[in-house]
Amino acid sequence: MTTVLRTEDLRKQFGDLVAVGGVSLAFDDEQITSIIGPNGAGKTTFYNLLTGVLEPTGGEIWLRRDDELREITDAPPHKVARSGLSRSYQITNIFERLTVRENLQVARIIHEGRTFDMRSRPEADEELNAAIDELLELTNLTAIAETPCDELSHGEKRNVEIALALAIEPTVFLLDEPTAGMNPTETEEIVSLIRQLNEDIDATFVVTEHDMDVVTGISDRIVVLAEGAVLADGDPQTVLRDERVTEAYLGSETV
Ligand SMILES: Nc1ncnc2c1ncn2[C@@H]1O[C@H](COP(=O)(O)OP(=O)(O)OP(=O)(O)O)[C@@H](O)[C@H]1O
Repeated sequence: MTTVLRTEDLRKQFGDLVAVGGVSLAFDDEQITSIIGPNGAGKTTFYNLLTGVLEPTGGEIWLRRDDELREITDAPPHKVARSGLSRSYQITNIFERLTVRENLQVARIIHEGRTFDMRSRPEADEELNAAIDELLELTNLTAIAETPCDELSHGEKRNVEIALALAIEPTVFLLDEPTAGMNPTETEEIVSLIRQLNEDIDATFVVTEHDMDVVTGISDRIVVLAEGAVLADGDPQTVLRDERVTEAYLGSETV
């Protein structure tokens, strides 16, 4: 297996508060890793460090690109994304009045470093359309490609967000609470989509998720953060049976 993302003693303090206190983790290609932990464990801060939204207080972040691990520790978010680390946000990140296809055209054109201009008739660009058709297919959006996004359900919008994150052809795909706000049917659909994507595309998935059924359903590996440090790391069965993990959750939620 090849390491595609690595953190080395990654740290973030807010004043005296240590939110992430020296996290060293390596993520291998094509695996799905869930990062879990009680409230305030440092999951969001860790994600924000990885994506360049926050500057670390110390430590390093390395991402594989062109067959080499390259340091991205101080890179701003757009550079991190361009280097191949993509994030799908909990909060909708979609142009509501554009269709699904148009949203993907915008994302793809910007990713390719071109200026987006509707007058340039993106629909006539065969290469672009082929890439978008593939993305639509991968994310089960072909049937609603021409629907304006403000007419979509919450679950369909989550699929569009995932398609938008995939438009940059990521090496590592971070999914932030993918089932937040979803009903049970939508949750089941997104879980099978994540599993399917993991088979179909050559990407590594890192997921934060509160729903433990989802976590156990999709993860090859679980990392538990508590008080900004790695408390447990391994296959789902071993980690979820670990007493320290159960204890860390006591008083906040149940594993
Ligand atoms: N911008 C900030 N300024 C000060 N403290 C912060 C800031 N962001 C996070 N923190 C603190 O850092 C710690 C870790 O927070 P973080 O949001 O990363 O945890 P989390 O695991 O994502 O929690 P949750 O599951 O509740 O979202 C918490 O104590 C939080 O209050």
